[in-house]
Amino acid sequence: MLDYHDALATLLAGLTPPADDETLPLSAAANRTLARALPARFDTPSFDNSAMDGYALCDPSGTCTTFGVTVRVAAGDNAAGVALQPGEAARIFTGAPLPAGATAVVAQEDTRRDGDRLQLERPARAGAHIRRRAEEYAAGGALLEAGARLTPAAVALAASQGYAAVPVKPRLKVTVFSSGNELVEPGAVPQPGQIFDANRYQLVAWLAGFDVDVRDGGILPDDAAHTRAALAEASLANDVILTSGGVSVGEEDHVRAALESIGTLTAWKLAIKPGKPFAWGQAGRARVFMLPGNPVATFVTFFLLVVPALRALSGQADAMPRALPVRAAFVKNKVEPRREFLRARLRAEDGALLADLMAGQGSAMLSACAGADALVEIPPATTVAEGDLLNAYLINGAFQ
Ligand SMILES: Nc1nc2c(c(=O)[nH]1)N[C@H]1C(S)=C(S)[C@@H](COP(=O)(O)OP(=O)(O)OC[C@H]3O[C@@H](n4cnc5c(N)ncnc54)[C@H](O)[C@@H]3O)O[C@H]1N2
Ligand code: MOO
Repeated sequence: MLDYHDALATLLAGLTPPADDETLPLSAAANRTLARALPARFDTPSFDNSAMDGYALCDPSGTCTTFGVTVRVAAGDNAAGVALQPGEAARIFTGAPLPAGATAVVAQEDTRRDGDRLQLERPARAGAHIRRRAEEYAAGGALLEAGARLTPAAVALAASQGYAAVPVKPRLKVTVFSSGNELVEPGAVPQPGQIFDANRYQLVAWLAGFDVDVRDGGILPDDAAHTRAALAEASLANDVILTSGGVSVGEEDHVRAALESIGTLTAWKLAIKPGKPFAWGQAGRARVFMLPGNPVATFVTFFLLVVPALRALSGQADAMPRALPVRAAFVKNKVEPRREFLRARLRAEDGALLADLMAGQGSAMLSACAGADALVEIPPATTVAEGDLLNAYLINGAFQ
């Protein structure tokens, strides 16, 4: 069985995003991935300007406390012809261009004004409250790298440099199936032995957090021919196919065999708990990820393997999950040969994050998963003592 970290590295190394990049208006590009680097077009700030509502002063000696107010400059004004002589001040506002000769800005609440006379308590520090041209970055440098996700801050950064349209990677098409005769839709009345399909709803909900086109493929019955036909059809028009269930070793587990008959099974079985039967491969143009049916195994493998894969297929440069160091607030004496990802709640105490295990760690026990802040990673064959340092992966939007 593959170790999780090796499996993830192998999986990501085999993924390349679809090639049909497009150019979108910036207003429609949120959450997409930049296909090419955007250079900085302008110095930023592009001109010296005031960081405060107040007064720009000309005080080359740094000793003056009384000024004559000679001019007014507001944000949006052109200050090209405006200059201050020693002892002169300009009424100025945040973001307004600095007049030539200005040596400092004082906030209006630190001044007294009497007609055109301006009085300060003490001389202003040279350069105070002035935002200098190019103090943040200069034209020509890298603004955003290829592979950057267009987060709200990245969109603002592109807009601040005048980009009205941006080159982005294509939006992935993803179809989601469940597999199993026991499954019925929420809203239906389950017959004896039947359960509600939780995983397809879980996966569609996961995908709502990505900028992808999602198609609901429904529930596949435990039937080899039907499963094969459904996967073959989906492989024609999708970049990604997700299935859950039917990937283990039982006679009614048809999904893996179906993939082998229409495409390639690349890997099957990881040394992780939960999630052991996870498998992936390819059919036509579609990457196929087969998640185990136990709903918490679906959750864990989606988070640890499919999320990075979707990021990589979207062209994102930083596909790997990022862990935080936490201290165990629990003891675990039973060793497990597989790498475990336990559901935990985190609390901050004395400058550290402490992890408490949720009650109900079974891979069918969704309630603990829904209430958790993190997956805590226990390396194979390892016991845990209170205070041990462990990796935690934040889930469910915890600490946001
Ligand atoms: N003999 C063995 N049996 C099992 C093994 C094994 O190694 N040897 N592995 C176990 C592990 S670990 C897991 S995880 C499960 C995964 O099996 P499958 O992916 O084939 O999933 P199913 O057998 O179809 O279902 C497992 C479990 O999950 C329920 N399920 C399935 N789909 C859904 C859904 N969409 N919504 C809610 N619940 C679902 C299903 O009813 C079963 O209870 O296999 C173990 N067995
Ligand atoms: O690995 Mo299975 O996912 O324990 O339940």
